[in-house]
Amino acid sequence: MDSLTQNIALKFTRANFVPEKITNRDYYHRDNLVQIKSPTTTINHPLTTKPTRNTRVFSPISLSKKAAGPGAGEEPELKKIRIRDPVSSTDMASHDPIIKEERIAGISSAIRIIPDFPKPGIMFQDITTLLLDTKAFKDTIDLFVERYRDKKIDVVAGIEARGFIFGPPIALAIGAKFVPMRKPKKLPGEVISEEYSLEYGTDKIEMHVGAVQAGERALVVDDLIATGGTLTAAIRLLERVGVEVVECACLIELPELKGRDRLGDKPLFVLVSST
Ligand SMILES: O=P(O)(O)OC[C@H]1O[C@H](OP(=O)(O)OP(=O)(O)O)[C@H](O)[C@@H]1O
Ligand SMILES: Nc1ncnc2[nH]cnc12
Repeated sequence: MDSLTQNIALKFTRANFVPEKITNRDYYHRDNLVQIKSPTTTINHPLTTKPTRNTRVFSPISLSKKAAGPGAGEEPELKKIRIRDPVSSTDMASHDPIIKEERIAGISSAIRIIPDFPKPGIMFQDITTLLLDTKAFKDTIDLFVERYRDKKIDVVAGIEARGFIFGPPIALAIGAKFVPMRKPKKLPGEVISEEYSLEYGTDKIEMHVGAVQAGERALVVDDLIATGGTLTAAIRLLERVGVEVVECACLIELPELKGRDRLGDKPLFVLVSST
């Protein structure tokens, strides 16, 4: 590190680290730190930081070779690497349980409950108010993305209708394809379908043939789990064609309806439990 860089090196804490405000940045690994250089500052951050697409990295091995060799003391040559996700303040927040709790509290309070809709006795969980709250909506997507971005998910399967709101941004952020699971007679191509039981009668969901391949890893996304009938049908549909359903993710669970039990061993991740 040259003396100018050394002079402006900055010690920092998570609280005062605001990655978005650093421009023209270079990142590289030095021992157990990532060093972020801008024209005016250099920040050393623990390696938990995610580098960006423009990150240039050298390994501690090439560093120590350089230190012992003829070019010792000089800045090593930086090489470009391919990085999936940009650094954001969310990456910092994702490791902080208090910030996580605060985000979940904000999400929970942004969901409106409408009694007796669509029929008497139902406490309807209305997520449209959450969509009006840009922070709560973004926090919702971020929390799912934080959980799934390193889980090698190939497919996000979203259930009509409200799974179509949350599924696509998650899929885009984790680099997975999005597959809609629709109500009957909505999809134009050849479909496979799965029937499931409701409180009274039955319903069906459908998926396009060829949308998924055997061996792919899927995440099933919906806004809410009540009796678990819809998610169970979605899992069956995917498993019938050889897809591995890694987990189901919902914004809201109504635990009194015991939908989780109906999923058996299949993991279910929810942000908010509503009684
Ligand atoms: O766990 P379950 O008992 O199966 O219920 C959960 C499902 O019910 C709701 O959808 P709904 O069937 O009301 O359809 P919509 O999203 O098209 O309104 C909800 O969005 C889930 O998809
Ligand atoms: N209480 C509820 N609120 C919103 N969607 C639902 N789907 C099933 N039960 C629901």
